[in-house]
This record gives sequence, C-alpha cells and structure tokens, in this order.
Amino acid sequence: MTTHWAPMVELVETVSVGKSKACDIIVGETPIMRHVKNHIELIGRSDAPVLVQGETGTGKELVAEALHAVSGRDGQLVAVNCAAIPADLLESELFGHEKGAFTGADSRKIGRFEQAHGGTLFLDEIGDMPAALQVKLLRVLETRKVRRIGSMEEIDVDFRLVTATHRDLISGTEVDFREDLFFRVAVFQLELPALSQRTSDIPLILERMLQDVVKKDPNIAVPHFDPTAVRALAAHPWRGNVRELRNTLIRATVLFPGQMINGEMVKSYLLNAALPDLADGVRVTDATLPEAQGLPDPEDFRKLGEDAADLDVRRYLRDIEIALIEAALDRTSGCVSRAADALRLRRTTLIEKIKKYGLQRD
Ligand SMILES: Nc1ncnc2c1ncn2[C@@H]1O[C@H](COP(=O)(O)OP(=O)(O)OP(=O)(O)O)[C@@H](O)[C@H]1O
Repeated sequence: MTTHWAPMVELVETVSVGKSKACDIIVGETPIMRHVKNHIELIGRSDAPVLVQGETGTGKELVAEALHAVSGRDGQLVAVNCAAIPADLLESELFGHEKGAFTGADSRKIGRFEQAHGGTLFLDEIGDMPAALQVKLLRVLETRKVRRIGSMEEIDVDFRLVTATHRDLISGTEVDFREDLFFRVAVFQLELPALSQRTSDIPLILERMLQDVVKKDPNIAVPHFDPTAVRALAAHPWRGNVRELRNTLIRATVLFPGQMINGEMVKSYLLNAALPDLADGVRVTDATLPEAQGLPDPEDFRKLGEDAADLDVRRYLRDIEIALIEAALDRTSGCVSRAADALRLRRTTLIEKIKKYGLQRD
C-alpha cells in the first residue's frame, strides 16, 4: 500500500477512523487490505481527487464504489472506461453535445461530467485518455465548468473525481500522460495489492462470491473447497487477480455442482482449460464420496463387522460423528457455518449436534 503522502499512512494507523458499511463490498481481512479500507474510510469523506492504481482485476472499480458510498454525496456514481470508448467518441461522451453539433448528432446528449454532478465521476484507465482530451479535462478540473460540444453555454459541474490505472502514469514509457494533470488527479493515491500478495483472503472472497451465487439462485448446489483445494488456489499466480478467481469459481460451479473440490481437481480442471472426461456418461470424480476425500470406503466396514463379535453400532457411529465434527471445527477455527458447509449439514443441525454431544469450545 503506498500513498502520495507517506505521513498519511501513520495518520490512518493512529487516528481512529469511524467505520461505515461502505467498505463491506471489498472483501479482505489481510493487513494490507485493512489498510486499504482504512484509507478509503478516511479519504472517502473529502472531495479531493483519488487515483487508484493496481493490476487488472484487483478491484479498482469496487474501490471507486466504496469511495462514493463513503462520500455520502447525493448524486450518482458515473463510470467511464477511457480505454473502451474510441478516442474520437470519448469527448462527446464526457462533455455531451447539442443537436446538430456534428454529423450524426441527432439530438442533445448530456455528457458524463454533467451526469456526475453532485456525485462521483470514475474515469477508469485514465492513462488511455488522448492527449488533446487530457488538456480539456485539466480545464474542467480547474474551472469546474463544462461546455457541451456545439454550445457556448458554460455549465457548472460539481463532481468528485476518482481515476484508475494499471500503468505507471509518470515514469511508464508506454504512457503519454501530462504531469500537470497527474498532480491534479492524484491528490491521493491508493494502490491495490495483487491477489498473490493476499492469498489468505482467497477463502473469504470465495465465500462471499458463493453467497452471491446463492442469492441469485437459491436452488443452486454450490461446490465446496477442501483444505487441499484452498492450498492449490493459494499457490496460483493469479495474473487476472480477483476477476480470474471469480471466473475460476464460475467454472467450479458449473463443473462440480454440490461437490467437494480437492487440490487435484483445482489443478486439473479449474486452473487450466481442460474439461473433465465425461465420456460414456462417467461422472466427474465425485469428491462427496468418502473415498474421494481420503476417508475409508463404507464397504471396508463390512469386514470389520464380520470380525467384530459384538458391536454397539449406535455408539460407534456416534463416536465417528463426533470425531468428524470436531475435525471440521478445528479446520475452520471453530466457525460453525463453515464447518456445517464442509460437513453438508445445515448450520442449525450442526449447532444441535454440538449441544447434544457437549462439544462447546472454550
Ligand atoms: N476485494 C474484493 N472483494 C470482492 N470482490 C472483488 C474484490 N476485488 C475485486 N472483486 C471482484 O473482481 C471483479 C473485478 O474487479 P474490478 O472490476 O473492480 O477490478 P479492476 O481493478 O477495476 O479491473 P480492470 O483494471 O480490469 O478494470 C469484480 O467482479 C469485483 O466485484
């Protein structure tokens, strides 16, 4: 995490920042992500421009949403991706135009600066803004006025500017960005870490994404990830960052609905493009089966049963159940809902069993 002003880093650590719910959309509890969220809470309340930097898919747009939410500004958050709009159309997209201002301008168009009045304007990939337009943006930031193309009238605009880039705007060789504009847009700089720098956030991010999947479709059977799967995910380089993780989860949901995914399945089918072999109607390895999770095959107990002269089956099954519940609770550091997920039990059922067997943790 770097900021434009190093002293601010200490300030955020020492000043207690009042927490809003605005940052809840950004999942992450690693120190580096807490740091980012603290900065958003602090600088989000000011009107000063913020430049968000980070690799593709690190959540720059999400940060813009959080900054807007913290700001409490009444207007809307208006997002424009400067790399996605052809250079010759970007000006009219931002400034708007009057009817007949140029060939094809059949009606008046309100530009994005005006739409963001009272709210936040998020200019994504600002490094791709053509040089001529950079001069015009600089003027808008200085005068706080815009003129639609084909109009003489100046309109006051009051928006908070958030910009984002995955490039180095000042020393990068492939970017032609005006230094005077840089200092205007980068009053505060927030740098988002790559996912590979915060792999311990992966389970939390997956959990939130799975909740979102279920919210959209309550009937969907979501997959689960065992500890070997989580380790395999953590070892991946994640060049596409959280977006790549989301796409991986989409693959998992389609390929392994309702199944327990292990490390091998992650490496073979989720982190490379290979599809599982479904020839002859053979089902993908069903990791919900005990043997797929390294547990004894229920058939193995037949021999045990034949040899055991006298077996209190209820007590034996109860002891197995207790051992599995305790192991799941240990694995999830006592988190009942995650343990319930891992055991395919409803949370309330697991709570009943914990009470019944007296498994309360100290
Ligand atoms: N910390 C996070 N918690 C939850 N979801 C996240 C997080 N970071 C990113 N995402 C999700 O990952 C996807 C990509 O995020 P986003 O579009 O904000 O990235 P970006 O840095 O703006 O990417 P690009 O540079 O390619 O525009 C989105 O679906 C977003 O919701």
